[in-house]
Amino acid sequence: MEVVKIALTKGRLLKDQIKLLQAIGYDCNHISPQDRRLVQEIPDKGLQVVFLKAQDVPTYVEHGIVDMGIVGKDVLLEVKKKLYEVADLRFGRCHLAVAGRKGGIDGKRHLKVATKYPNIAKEFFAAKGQSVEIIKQEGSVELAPLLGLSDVILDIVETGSTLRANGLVVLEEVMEISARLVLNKVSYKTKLKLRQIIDEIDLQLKGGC
Ligand SMILES: Nc1ncnc2c1ncn2[C@@H]1O[C@H](COP(=O)(O)OP(=O)(O)OP(=O)(O)O)[C@@H](O)[C@H]1O
Ligand SMILES: O=P(O)(O)OC[C@H]1O[C@H](OP(=O)(O)OP(=O)(O)O)[C@H](O)[C@@H]1O
Repeated sequence: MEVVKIALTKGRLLKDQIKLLQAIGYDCNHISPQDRRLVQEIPDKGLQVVFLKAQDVPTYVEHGIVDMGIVGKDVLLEVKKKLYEVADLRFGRCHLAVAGRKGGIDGKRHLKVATKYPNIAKEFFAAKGQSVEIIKQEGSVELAPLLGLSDVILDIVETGSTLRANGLVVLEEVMEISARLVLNKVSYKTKLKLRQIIDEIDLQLKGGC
């Protein structure tokens, strides 16, 4: 049986990814990121699953270590790998936005920007002709303007509650984000089963999943 490997993003997207695989007929009851085996198999279906941190998914797909993956559009834009993005899976919806204190950047010609997304931030502000210093963060990004490390942040906003809780507001929307299905370019051309899975996912999405 032809085997297809798929990389799933650990964390908040995982539940919806598993739900999607279940919906297209893959029994995921026995797979779990808590199981320390790094490659797990869906019985009788020729699908192997690996669980990765979001930023590593595009790397594994580009190198063909896995045939396909599911990852947020934010990560794809940040890491820019050579792969095919074939479907918007419509879950993991959120925004990338610039946020800061209300009125906090009035009159400032140069901005300090704290972000987990330095490449996206660089491109976004360069396109506006805005002079910036990018300060790379690994988390708790909202702290930066609060404590004076930066003037603004460029970060994910979902419900807006983290911004509100820290006295920050959205100053500018950057883009809408959702989870995407990505493919290795060679696998796409050579693995029939991969195309069957894409068709099943397409059908599922069209059915209003
Ligand atoms: N509120 C949110 N915060 C962050 N990411 C979100 C949110 N809502 C949806 N997403 C999407 O979920 C993806 C994966 O989220 P994950 O749980 O891995 O968050 P993370 O904070 O990047 O991970 P980690 O905590 O491991 O650094 C993001 O890349 C993004 O596309
Ligand atoms: O608009 P909200 O619904 O509040 O969601 C947005 C928050 O969630 C994410 O942080 P995460 O929980 O991943 O924490 P971290 O950045 O500190 O890892 C993101 O970086 C924002 O801080």
